Amino acid sequence: MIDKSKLFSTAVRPETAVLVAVSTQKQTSAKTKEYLDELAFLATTLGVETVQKFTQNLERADIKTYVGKGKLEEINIFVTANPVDMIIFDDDLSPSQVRNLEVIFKDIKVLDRSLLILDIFAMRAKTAQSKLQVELAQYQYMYPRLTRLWTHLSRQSGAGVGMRGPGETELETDRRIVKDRIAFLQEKLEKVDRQSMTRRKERDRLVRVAIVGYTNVGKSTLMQSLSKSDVFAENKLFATVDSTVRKVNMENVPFLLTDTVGFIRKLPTTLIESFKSTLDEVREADILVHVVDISHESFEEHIEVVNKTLVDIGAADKPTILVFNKIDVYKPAPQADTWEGEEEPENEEVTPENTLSQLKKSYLSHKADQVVFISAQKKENMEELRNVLFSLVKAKHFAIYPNWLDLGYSAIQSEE
Ligand SMILES: Nc1nc2c(ncn2[C@@H]2O[C@H](COP(=O)(O)OP(=O)(O)OP(=O)(O)O)[C@@H](O)[C@H]2O)c(=O)[nH]1
Ligand SMILES: [Mg+2]
Repeated sequence: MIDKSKLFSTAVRPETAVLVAVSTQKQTSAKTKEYLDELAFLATTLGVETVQKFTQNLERADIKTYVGKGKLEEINIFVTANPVDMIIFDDDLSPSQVRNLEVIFKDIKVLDRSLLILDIFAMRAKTAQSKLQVELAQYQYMYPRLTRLWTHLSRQSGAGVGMRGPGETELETDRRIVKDRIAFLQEKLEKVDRQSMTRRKERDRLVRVAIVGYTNVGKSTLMQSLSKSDVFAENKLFATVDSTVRKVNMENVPFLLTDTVGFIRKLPTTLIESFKSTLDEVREADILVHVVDISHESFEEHIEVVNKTLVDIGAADKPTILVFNKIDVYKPAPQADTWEGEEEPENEEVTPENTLSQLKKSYLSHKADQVVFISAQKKENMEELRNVLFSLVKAKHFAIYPNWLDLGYSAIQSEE
């Protein structure tokens, strides 16, 4: 039989979006610009092209319509004159904001950051567990917004961004059925969670190391290099949604290494809720490897977001190695020569050869007890990371197995 969907798919033009954000007293316009870049990147990950960005300075977002009247008018003129499929708002919209905006923008989809992230997760989820987790999060997100979203969705023909949600049949039903669905999914997920908990318990009591960090910082690339496995890495946000566990041997001491889902600003709370069990891998880890993309202009904020998320899921206060990755593409910020405690002469040029030594002398090396600068991709300074990681793993391992025979290198070499 001919697969009709294939016949159509090539002709479809990429969906287009305009992005909207507000700058407030809490959020400077520089930050807003950055958030919008990130939002555009999220859209790109879904194949959606950003054609225009709108921002407005407000004391705080408008309760009724997120931005003010004048800005709405401006956006409306633009989307009427240009082919625009959706308007994406950088913050979560309340049910009533969605309602009001949909009245104003009629045939254009109204989305927010959470819905976009949920969509990406839906696209990436591979295991039964993560699929259930995402579906549950989608329903929970949708539930309070249901009345409008409903008519909105039933008007849509076919799928598209923001539509990757639960199938149409469910959408034709009423709130109560959605509520039942949520209960059903919760129950099913509990069962799956129990199974995976048993599985985790059955694993040998090996030292567990979890790689955590903001999305797209290079966690999977590092995992690959540390475990020599083939883990999916891509320059897209949330390439990894399911966690991957590998058993690694370093000098005859085995441990488990987990690659996890990345964190991001404004991660939908329903997602964190639903992903609790996936995040158990992080919570139950003995050691964390916190990866940071040092080449990203907001890496300091990324560190804070990750630390805060770790606190939220109850995984703070573990021995942690702070790994600054991507030093191969690192360019010091203009104010870099005001680094505290810098011992270098002021105008020394930063070259690939001295980046590492400069970074080691910078304030960044005091950001945590254990700090290592690497390039996971170019395999720069991996030896130091291995050593630091191994000494932590070893200490933990011998605390669990005081009688473990340390056979040293010989055993490993004969294995290879
Ligand atoms: N230049 C450079 N690029 C890197 C380095 N490490 C990773 N990358 C690139 O950064 C992008 C993201 O890498 P991933 O390993 O998928 O990042 P991740 O943290 O697993 O991302 P998510 O799973 O999406 O959260 C990919 O394009 C990698 O090739 C590095 O050391 N240097
Ligand atoms: Mg990944």
